[in-house]
This record gives sequence, structure tokens and C-alpha cells, in this order.
Amino acid sequence: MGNSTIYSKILYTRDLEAELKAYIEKYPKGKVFLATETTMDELWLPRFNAFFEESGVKKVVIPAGEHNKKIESVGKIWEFLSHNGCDRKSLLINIGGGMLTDLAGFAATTFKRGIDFLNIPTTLLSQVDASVGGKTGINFSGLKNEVGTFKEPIAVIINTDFLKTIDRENLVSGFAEMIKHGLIHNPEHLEELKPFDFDNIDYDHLQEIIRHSVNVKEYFVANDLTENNIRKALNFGHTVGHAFESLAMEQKRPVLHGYAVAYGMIAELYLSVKMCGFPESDLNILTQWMLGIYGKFEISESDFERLYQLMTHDKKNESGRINFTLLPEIGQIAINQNCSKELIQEALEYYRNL
Ligand SMILES: NC(=O)c1ccc[n+]([C@@H]2O[C@H](COP(=O)([O-])OP(=O)(O)OC[C@H]3O[C@@H](n4cnc5c(N)ncnc54)[C@H](O)[C@@H]3O)[C@@H](O)[C@H]2O)c1
Ligand SMILES: O=C(O)C(=O)C[C@@H](O)[C@H](O)[C@H](O)COP(=O)(O)O
Ligand SMILES: [Zn+2]
Repeated sequence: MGNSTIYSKILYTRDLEAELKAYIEKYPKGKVFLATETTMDELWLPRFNAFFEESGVKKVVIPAGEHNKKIESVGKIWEFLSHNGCDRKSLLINIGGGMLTDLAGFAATTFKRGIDFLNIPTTLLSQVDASVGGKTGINFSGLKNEVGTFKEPIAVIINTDFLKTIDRENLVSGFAEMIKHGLIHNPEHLEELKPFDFDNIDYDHLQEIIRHSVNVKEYFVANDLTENNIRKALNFGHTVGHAFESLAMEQKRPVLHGYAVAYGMIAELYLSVKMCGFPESDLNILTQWMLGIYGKFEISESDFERLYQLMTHDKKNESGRINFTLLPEIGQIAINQNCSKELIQEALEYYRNL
């Protein structure tokens, strides 16, 4: 099992309070804390306030939005924990999307050198990806997740009812990470995603396909928690995707994480054709499918150098080389693929000309 310390339980439920009770009871009253963000606090927390108050759980609320995944917000959580008597045996419950679970997970894993935390993901992206697997972190210096830790939550409780209030753009964003899971490990999962109807969602079916996606994530995490080896598969699309996401932020035209990953996957599938013999016919089909869902992120040739510079900060890089995870075919991965600057620019040119 490599360097894994699989410890998180993934629970699927439509009765959140019942699942939570068992966890809260293991901690002394007054030692369980809640972190959430403003959207969830307004939309969903009123239904649970009485339950949390009865259980003696105090709450900190962080402003919603990716731009708040920053050190100042971590400070706010640390202050809240410190002022309310949080000790090493306390538990922090994180309710929100990937922004919140990354941020509050990071706060928990660093407070007093680490306390337990439990994730309740409320977006599709956080249910299939961000809340699972123990990557926590914040953006820093214009770079995605530049500072963070690897530590798994004690549990992840997935309730698809939360997705009923998600806007379409955020659903579509989470769907990109599911496409990624299909591409890197499970062609059947990819096929079951193709007919998904965003306008007419069957939540029971959605819960099933969320499970299939989480299974892919868990497989890689269980075998390589700290990303020394095959976990790099989960980063497919992100070398270029994070560069797009950071560039978009710099240019004040931010894009959602999943959209950036979809754009990145197209460029990295092109690299897969050139480096690993990925079938060109599959590249064309997948490119058209993803373009149809995600549209196109407009870039000009003058952005190439900045995108390349951003890729030089990717966490998979070694000895100054930009390392990609690429695909020889759907469902197969090739990690540590070092591409030349010229080839990376060719992939960006391919994307730009679509
Ligand atoms: N740790 C990991 O392994 C991992 C994996 C993938 C992505 N991420 C990170 O996750 C973040 C993106 O997460 P996200 O897409 O969930 O974004 P997010 O957390 O910003 O949530 C998206 C929007 O949905 C709102 N929202 C949340 N839950 C809602 C609900 N139930 N109903 C209505 N609105 C709701 C939020 O307020 C926000 O406006 C990025 O920072 C990305 O880097 C981390
Ligand atoms: O769990 C992983 O490993 C991933 O790479 C999942 C990604 O979808 C996620 O966006 C992750 O936060 C990216 O990590 P980073 O190490 O490239 O910052
Ligand atoms: Zn991602």
C-alpha cells in the first residue's frame, strides 16, 4: 500500500445529523468546532443551527470565494480556535465546497501541529475530489495551493441533497474532475458521464456516479498519499490547468477550477498524443466534447511565456523540469513525462487554435 495511511471513512447519507452525532459524541462537549463559508451559512446552516447549538459546537464563517483561500482566512480560523479553547483533542467540522475544505483542512492540520477534522463537502467538485484524499492548502503569491499539507480528514460525509442548490456553472466545474477520473483510470466511468443531463438531474443516479468517481480518487490516494508516485495521476490536466487558473486570476477574468482543469486536459491530451501515442481520434472526440461543455478560454501568443513560467511552479516538477502526467490511452497513465518548452508551446498553440 505504498506510503498510505488510509484513515478517512467516506460515508454517503441523506441524514447528515444522524451521521454527525456519532462523531460528535466521541469528542467532549465544547471541543467540537465548525468552519463554514458565507453562502452555506445563509443557505443551509439555519437547518442545522439548533443541532450544533445543542451539541455545544461553535462556528466560524469565512467569506465565500476562491480569492478567500488565503493566509488571512487561515489566521481567522486559528484565532477562532485559539480563543474558544480548542485543544489537540478537538475536532473541526468543515462544511462547504473545495475552497472551504482546503482552507479549513489546512488550518486544522497546522493548529497546535494538527487536530482532527471532518469534511462535509457541499459542491459536486468537493464531493468527488477536494474533500477526499488529504490535500489541504491555500493559494499564495498568485500560485494555486502553493502552501499546504497532506493529512486526511477522519471522515468525509457526502450528502447529494446539498447539490440541489448549486448553480449550473459549479456543477459543470465539478464534472470536469469526474471526467479526469474516467480518463485516468476508469473508461466505464467516462462512458457513464457522457449522457449526463445537467438540465434534468436524477439525484440517486448522481450519487451512484459520484461514488464511482470517489472510488478512483481513493484508489490513488490509498496507494500514494503524499504523491511520490501514482497519485500524480490525479493531477492530470492540472499542470496546464493551474497555469490557466492563475493567469485568469492575474488578468481579472477568473475561471472556476474545474473549467481550468478541462482546458488543461485538452492541452495535456495533445501532449499525450505527441509523447505517449495517445490516439489522435480520441483526442479529437474528447476535445470536441469538452469544448461543448466548457467553451474556450481565450489566450493569445503573448500569454504563452507567462503560462510557461507559471508551470515552472508545478509541484510535480523535479530538478527544474516540468513533469506532466500524460495518458498513453484512456484509463492508462504515464507519470513524470518531461516535455520541452517548444512542445508545451505547441500544445498551447493547439488549444489557442481550437
Ligand atoms: N484538495 C483537493 O484534492 C482538491 C481537489 C480539487 C479541487 N480543489 C480545490 O477546490 C476549490 C474549488 O472548490 P469548489 O468548486 O467546491 O468551489 P467553492 O468552494 O468556491 O464553491 C463554489 C461556489 O459554490 C458555493 N456553494 C458551496 N456549496 C453550495 C451549495 N450547497 N449550494 C449553493 N452554493 C454553494 C460557494 O459559496 C461558492 O460560491 C479550488 O480551490 C481547488 O483548488 C482541491
Ligand atoms: O488529489 C490530488 O492529488 C489532486 O491532484 C486532485 C486535484 O484535482 C486538485 O485540484 C489538487 O488540489 C491539486 O493539487 P496540487 O498539488 O496540484 O496543488
Ligand atoms: Zn483539481
